[in-house]
Amino acid sequence: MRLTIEKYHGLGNDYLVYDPNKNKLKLTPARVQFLCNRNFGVGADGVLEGPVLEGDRISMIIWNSDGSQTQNSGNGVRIFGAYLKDAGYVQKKDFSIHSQGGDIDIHYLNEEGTRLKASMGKASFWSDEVPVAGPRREIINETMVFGRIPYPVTCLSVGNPHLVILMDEISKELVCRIGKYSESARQFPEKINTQIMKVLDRTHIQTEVYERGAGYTLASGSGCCAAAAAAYRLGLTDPKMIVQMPGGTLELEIREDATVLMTGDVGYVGSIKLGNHFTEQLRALDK
Ligand SMILES: N[C@@H](CCC[C@H](N)C(=O)O)C(=O)O
Repeated sequence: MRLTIEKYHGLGNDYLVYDPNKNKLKLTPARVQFLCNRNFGVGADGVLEGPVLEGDRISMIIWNSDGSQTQNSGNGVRIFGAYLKDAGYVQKKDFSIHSQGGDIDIHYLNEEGTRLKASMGKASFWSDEVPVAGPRREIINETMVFGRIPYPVTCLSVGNPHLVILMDEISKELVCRIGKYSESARQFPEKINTQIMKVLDRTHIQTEVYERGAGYTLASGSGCCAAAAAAYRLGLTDPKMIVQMPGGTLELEIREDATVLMTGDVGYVGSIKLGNHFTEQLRALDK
């Protein structure tokens, strides 16, 4: 039976939805890498495997394009919410999706299910929760050196690990130059997503991201959550703000209990039936 994959994007951060209820081939890191390969595969920043249905619980597994798994994905949860509606798994306007980072509450903001609000959990700046090596402390503007250059770094978890660096000017080149050092720096035992952030005013910030396990992407939902939480904690913004990335914008709200609310759109690209030869190549990658 041919494998069928649905392709979506969140602000240009593109994902393949692989539904195990329709595709019997089990995903492995090597198969995810091959599917995400933009030259020999379908091409994507990651894969969302699910829904895994256990009673009333709807779970998904979030894969990065390098074949690693992660606890959370902001664009991923909105995309998965759109898929669940498109595929007829969900009819309600409010429900939860479970991933390795915990439960994410989702609310559809339109009939089509293409604009969604997600409660991304609580931001934590505590080193043992990000994690960051060294004594337990909150990591706010701590000097860290990447590529022999010192930066004022704020680290936090929004289910997955992020670092945020405030800068006067940001660019793709700059975030890639930092990210290639920071992603796997020794102080991050689970690696880390890297954001550089420019504060435009108290209700607008701009970011560029170099993702753990995916490299440069046009947008990161969890990265936006991290940047917004950091900007608010640093006293640079109001609790509600717009985050601008090369791929588009998200609306963010930081609640007093540090819960992060994210609102944004999702785009549906289309359904892809994998060819027999490609499927055989995938099947041969069984590790
Ligand atoms: N693009 C995603 C982030 C995906 C996970 C991240 N690369 C990680 O490994 O934590 C998003 O929209 O949040």
